[in-house]
Amino acid sequence: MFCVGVAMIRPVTSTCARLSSSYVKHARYLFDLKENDDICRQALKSGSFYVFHNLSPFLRNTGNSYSFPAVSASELLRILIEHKMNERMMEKSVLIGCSDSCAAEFAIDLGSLERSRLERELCGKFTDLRKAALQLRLKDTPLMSQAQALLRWHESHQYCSKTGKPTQKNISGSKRVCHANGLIYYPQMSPVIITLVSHRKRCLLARQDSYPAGMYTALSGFCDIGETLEETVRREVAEEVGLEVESIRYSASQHWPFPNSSLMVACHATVRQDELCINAAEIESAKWFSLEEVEEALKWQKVPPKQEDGTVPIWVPPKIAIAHHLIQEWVQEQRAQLKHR
Ligand SMILES: NC(=O)c1ccc[n+]([C@@H]2O[C@H](COP(=O)([O-])OP(=O)(O)OC[C@H]3O[C@@H](n4cnc5c(N)ncnc54)[C@H](O)[C@@H]3O)[C@@H](O)[C@H]2O)c1
Ligand SMILES: [Mg+2]
Repeated sequence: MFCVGVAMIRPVTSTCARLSSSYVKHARYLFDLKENDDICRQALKSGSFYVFHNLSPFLRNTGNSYSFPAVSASELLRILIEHKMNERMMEKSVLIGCSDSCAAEFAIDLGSLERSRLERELCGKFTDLRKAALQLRLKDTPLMSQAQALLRWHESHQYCSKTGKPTQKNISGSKRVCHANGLIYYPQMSPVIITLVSHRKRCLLARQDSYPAGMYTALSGFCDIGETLEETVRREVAEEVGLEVESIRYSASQHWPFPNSSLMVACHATVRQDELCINAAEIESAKWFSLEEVEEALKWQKVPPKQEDGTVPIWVPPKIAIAHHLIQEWVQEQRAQLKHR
C-alpha cells in the first residue's frame, strides 16, 4: 500500500517489486496520476488544492511572511457548494505534484466565483503572480509558478489549432486532446538561454529599456527553432552586444513563468575581446563590471531608492531569478581566484 485513497485502483507502473527508493516510488506514483484518469479522479477526493482567481495565486499573510496555502478536498467541495457551483468543477483542477506521503496536489482556478467573498472565507488575498513571487518564501515560489503556468496553458489551449474544435483535458491536466482528429497537445515551455559573459576579471551586465530603473542583468534570448543551446548562446551574445563567444559552461536551469513559461538555461561564457557594439533594438545599455561593482550591486535586496541626483544605483535581479544565481556564482569564483593568488 503506498497511497491514501487509491488502494482500489491498480496502478500502471507501481506494481514493480523492490521499489526501495522513496524518490522512485514518488516519481512512479506521479506518473500513474498523470497518465491514469481513474487513479487521478480518485486522488481528487483526498488531495489538496492550491487556489487561484483568474490566474492570481491565493496568499495568506502569516505575520512576517506570506504562505501559499492549500485547501483540502472537503473544504474545496464545501466552497463550491456554498457558491452554488457544480461539484464536478473539481475536475477543472490540474495536477502539480504529490507530497512525500503521496497525497496528490492540485491547482484550481476559481475565477468564476466571487473574489472578495472567497478572500474573506479563506482569510487571505489573491495576488498578482509577479508581486506574489517577491512576497513568498523562496522555497515556495517554484510550486506556485508551476501551478500558474499549467493553469494558464490550459486556459489558452481550449481549442484545436487545426480543427477549431474544443480540446478536452485529461483528469491530471498533463495534456489536452482534440477528439475530432485525435491530436494531442502537451503543455509547452520555450527554451531560453541566459548567459553571464566575462572577459578576464570583469563580467558583462546589460539592461533593456523595459527593465526597472537601475536594474542590470545577464544577456538572455529565446532559442530559435532548430538551434542547439550552444548556438543560441553564441548568436544572442553576437546579436545583442557584438561579441564572439570563446567558451561556454553550463550552470543551472529554472522554470520562469513570466510572461509565458520558459525553461531558462543558465551558462557562463567567455569572449575573445571586450569591445562592445550594442544592438539598440534589443539592449538599452551594456557595461563591463568589476568584482567590487558587482558586489555593490548585489547588496540591494529590493529596488534601491533614487539618489540625490535623481539616478537609481545599479542593482541586479532578486534571488528568485536565475540571473541572480549566475551573478553570485561568478562573484564566488572571482573571490576564490583572488584567495589563491
Ligand atoms: N529568470 C531570469 O533570471 C531571467 C532573466 C532575463 C530574462 N528572463 C526571461 O527570458 C525571456 C527572454 O528574454 P529576452 O527578452 O532577453 O529575449 P530575446 O532577446 O529573445 O527577445 C525577446 C523577443 O524574442 C522574440 N521571441 C522569440 N521566441 C519567442 C517566444 N517563444 N516567446 C516570446 N518571444 C519570443 C520576440 O520577438 C520577443 O520580443 C523572457 O521571458 C524574460 O522574462 C528571465
Ligand atoms: Mg535578449
